[in-house]
Formats: sequence, C-alpha cells, structure tokens
Amino acid sequence: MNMPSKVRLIDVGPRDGLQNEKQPVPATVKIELVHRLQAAGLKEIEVTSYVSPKWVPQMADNHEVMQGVTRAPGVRYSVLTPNLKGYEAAVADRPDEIVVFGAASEAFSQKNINCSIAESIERFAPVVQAALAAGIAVRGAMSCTVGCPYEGEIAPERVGYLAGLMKGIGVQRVDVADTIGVGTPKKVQAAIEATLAHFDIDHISGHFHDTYGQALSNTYAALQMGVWNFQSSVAGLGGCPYAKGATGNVATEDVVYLMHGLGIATGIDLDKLVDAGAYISEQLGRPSGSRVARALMAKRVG
Ligand SMILES: CC(C)(COP(=O)([O-])OP(=O)([O-])OC[C@H]1O[C@@H](n2cnc3c(N)ncnc32)[C@H](O)[C@@H]1OP(=O)([O-])[O-])[C@@H](O)C(=O)NCCC(=O)NCCSC(=O)C[C@@](C)(O)CC(=O)[O-]
Repeated sequence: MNMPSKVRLIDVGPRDGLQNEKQPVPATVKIELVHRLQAAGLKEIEVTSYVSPKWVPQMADNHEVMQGVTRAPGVRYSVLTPNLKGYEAAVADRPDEIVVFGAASEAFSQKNINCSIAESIERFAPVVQAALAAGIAVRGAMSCTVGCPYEGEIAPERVGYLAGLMKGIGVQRVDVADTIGVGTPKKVQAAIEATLAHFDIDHISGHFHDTYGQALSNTYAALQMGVWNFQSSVAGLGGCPYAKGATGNVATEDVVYLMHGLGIATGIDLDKLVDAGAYISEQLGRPSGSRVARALMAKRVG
C-alpha cells in the first residue's frame, strides 16, 4: 500500500457545484464562496467556466466572478475552457490554470461539448499550446471514466486512449472523473491504472461524484494507489447538466474528515470549511449534502 501522507484538495464547488443550479446564484455569492473556501485553507479552487451561456447559463457571470475574487497568496484559481473562444475570454481574467474537458465516451462528448473525442482534441490542442506559452498551467478533465449516462459501462482501455491523447497535446495533469458516480473501487482503480500509462501518480486526480454513495470508497481506493490530488465540492454541491440524475461531487467536508481520520494532512480547517458549506447551503435554501457537515452542525447546536 502506497498511502500518501498529505493530499491536495481542489474544491470545484463554485464551478461544478453551481453550474447546474436552476435558481440564479448572484456573482457576489459565488465570490463570497471562493473567499470562504480560501479562508478555510483550500489551495486550489475551480472558480468558473468559459462556455456558451446558452448551454450553461449559470456560468455566464464568469468574468464578474473572476474579477471579483480577492486572491490569496499560494492559491491556484482554475477555470474551464473548452475552445479558443473560451480560452481568450478566460485569459483576460488571469487564471492560474485552465482546464480542457473531454470524455472517454463518444456520446457524452457529443452531448457535453458538441463534438467527437477526436474533434475535441483538435479543439483543445491550440488552447493547451496558448496556455503553456503564456505560463498558465493546463489540466485535462476526463469525464465518464467508469460509466456514461448514454453508453453504460466504459472500459479502462478507452480511458487510457483519452489519457494518451491528452498527454499528446501537452496536458500536464488529468482528472479521472466518475461523472455519474456509478463507479466502485475496483473499477475506479482500473481507470486510474489505465491513466498511469500516460501520467504519473502526481499528475492524476480523482473526481468522484456521489450519486450511488460510492465516492468516499472510491477516494480511499485511489488513495491506496498513491493518488493524492482529489476534487470535491463543498457541501456536496453539484451535478453535470449533461448527466441527468447525477448528483454532486463528494463533499469536501467528508473527504477532509476521512483524511484527518487517516492521519493524512489536508491543510484545511474543517470548522471553517463547514462554515463555508453552511453559507452556500443557506444561500441555496437547502441542507448541506455533506454528512460530516450536518453532523458537526448538529453538534454545534446541541
Ligand atoms: C463547447 C461549446 C461551446 C461548443 O458549442 P458549439 O455550439 O459546438 O460551438 P460553436 O463553436 O459552433 O459556437 C456556437 C455558439 O456558441 C458560442 N461559443 C462557442 N464557444 C464559446 C465559449 N467558449 N464561450 C462562450 N460562447 C461560446 C459561439 O460564439 C456561437 O454563438 P452564436 O453565434 O450562436 O451566438 C458548447 O458545447 C458548450 O458551451 N458546452 C458546455 C459544456 C459544459 O460546460 N459542460 C459542463 C462542464 S463539464 C463537467 O461538468 C464535467 C467535469 C469537468 O466536471 C468532470 C466530470 O465530472 O465529468
């Protein structure tokens, strides 16, 4: 067993967490959420995406949000850019990292970004090139690495194929995403194993949605392989607009609790993180999706 002694959590709540929210969420609330996350000790925050506002209206305020954030030293702010148009809009807002996002499933690629896997790589290549030339880090999100809402189970070979394409265009690190949360530990490990043919363990992150309640088990399974970068969403916010029924990411609070219980450092203050989750849950008018946050809040009241 190869357990790391520390992990880095990337909170994707402001982007993945809020992109599918039906009610309008003011930019000021998103900005406040980012501020609270960084105050809790998050060193990486996925803030927004530069996608078509017709496709994802909730992210139409990308510019306002990025401009409104008071940056904390040592924090990496990342944004999604599916094409050059998105990249050019994003670069004006000085992200530290851009994320190109592809899928191991053809059908999901079509539904999500309106092109095939091969076409997506053609679109990403100039984005990656431009970002690297400008000194901006590049991450590649790989959706549907264990299952697809349209194609069902996805074989690890298809994940390896996509990871190879990502590597080929210069992507520096990749997320192994279980977009619809259908994965179980061995399947997630197989997807990571396939990715390891192209990226080393330090450049692979786990991104697990919790639809079937498996995300923490999958996190632990990835941890056992030595993965130490994980994406999660404060209060378990989220869901993908192109993956019907998929719930949010694993809650950041739950991952932090797990890690601290294992004696693995996160650099995150769980109490402050619970406050950040309580803030956004209140703004959205619903309870937190984090079991740990709910338990700790109940304890505070009691
Ligand atoms: C990718 C496109 C834009 C292609 O969409 P398209 O229709 O193929 O693009 P197009 O180049 O033909 O342009 C059509 C229109 O979109 C505009 N356009 C074109 N590009 C942009 C842009 N960057 N920003 C703003 N506008 C843009 C363009 O200007 C034009 O405007 P019109 O002339 O009709 O007024 C579209 O499919 C899209 O925006 N999709 C949204 C994808 C998305 O945000 N999905 C959710 C995030 S992925 C995710 O959640 C999964 C992840 C990462 O979390 C991991 C996991 O769990 O799996």
